[in-house]
Amino acid sequence: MKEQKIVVLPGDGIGKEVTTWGKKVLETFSGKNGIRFTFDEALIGHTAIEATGNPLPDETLQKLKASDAVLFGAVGHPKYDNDPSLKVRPEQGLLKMRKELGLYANLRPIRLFDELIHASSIKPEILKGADILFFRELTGDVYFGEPRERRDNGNVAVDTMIYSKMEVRRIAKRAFEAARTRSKKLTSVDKANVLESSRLWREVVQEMAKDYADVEVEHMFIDTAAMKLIKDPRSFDVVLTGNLFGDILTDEASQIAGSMGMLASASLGDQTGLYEPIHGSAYDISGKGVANPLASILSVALMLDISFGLKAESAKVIQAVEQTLKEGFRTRDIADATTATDKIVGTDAMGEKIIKKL
Ligand SMILES: NC(=O)c1ccc[n+]([C@@H]2O[C@H](COP(=O)([O-])OP(=O)(O)OC[C@H]3O[C@@H](n4cnc5c(N)ncnc54)[C@H](O)[C@@H]3O)[C@@H](O)[C@H]2O)c1
Ligand SMILES: CC(C)[C@H](C(=O)O)[C@@H](O)C(=O)O
Ligand SMILES: [Mg+2]
Repeated sequence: MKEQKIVVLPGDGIGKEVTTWGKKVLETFSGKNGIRFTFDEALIGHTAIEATGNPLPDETLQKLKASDAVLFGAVGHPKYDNDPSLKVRPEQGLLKMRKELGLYANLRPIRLFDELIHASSIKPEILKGADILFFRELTGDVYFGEPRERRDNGNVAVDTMIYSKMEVRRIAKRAFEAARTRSKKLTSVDKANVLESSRLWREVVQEMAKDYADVEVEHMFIDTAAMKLIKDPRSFDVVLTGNLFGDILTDEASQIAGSMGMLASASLGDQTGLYEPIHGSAYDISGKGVANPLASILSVALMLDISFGLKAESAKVIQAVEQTLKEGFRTRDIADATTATDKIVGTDAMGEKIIKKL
């Protein structure tokens, strides 16, 4: 039996509540198909700052580097959101983790379950059949560019938007390869009409397109993409974009799937894979038992498939989600106000419905 080490990082707020269910899903598959999962938990974010003063303690980093996969919840706390002057911040833990583990490719599938077509604020006839796979670059861009500093006695602030050809090439390669297995259409999103780093981005994608003659490549400006995503979501299939644009566009795209609570992601590089919902710590609902655990559960479906090659098990998780939604069970965020048949459940009841079907 092959042992696979999973590090679980619940983090802050609803991160803890939803990760419990992601982990339980993994446990149901442990010991089957020749793979046994072992679990280790570690600190990150506000919780880690409170315990150690560091948002990503060395002990956590060492465990992550030795892991086969990571199940992450979320970080963030209103204390820091409300006080921009604080120097040590939960999000630094997440960013450092992505950088240290070399997780440059963030895959964010936008899967609209038919049952949730009315949960979205977009008209059903615009939405039906929407299915998008985002490739968000995750370790470059203005998130990491230097210099980043205050100048002029703190009166001026600088961040640096920067990309190298190598960084664009490696994420673009993954997106092109994925496009080949899907509808052979790739939309690369940038702001090349203004930004030098975007012109480099476009240049690299154009060069690479010659090697992928079977893939139709479209270049789109970020502002247009933000508009078209809502106007005509079905016109997108694989979307390739940078760190900042990808962050914003995928929160927008979560509304195609009905809720932030539905969006899973995989962050990949050359070492371990990290799986997490795209949402944050959501302190507005934390501790109330109402958070949607499906993004964490669907992140585990990605883990089973991508990190462990357990395709049938991954499909089983997705089917369990689909079936539970068909039965009418909804957490608050995906409930349809116009339908009396929705059965509103909390985090744990939703999690249990899924586990029973595995
Ligand atoms: N990957 C991460 O760890 C991550 C991602 C985004 C934001 N954050 C952090 O989280 C904190 C809160 O940020 P925010 O409020 O802007 O974004 P958020 O994603 O935490 O919440 C946005 C909205 O979506 C709702 N929501 C999110 N996840 C949900 C779920 N599973 N079920 C039901 N509803 C859900 C929330 O209630 C809220 O109304 C901030 O400190 C931010 O920095 C962390
Ligand atoms: C919390 C924050 C640093 C993070 C990001 O901007 O990447 C989050 O919004 C995400 O989408 O994972
Ligand atoms: Mg985000």
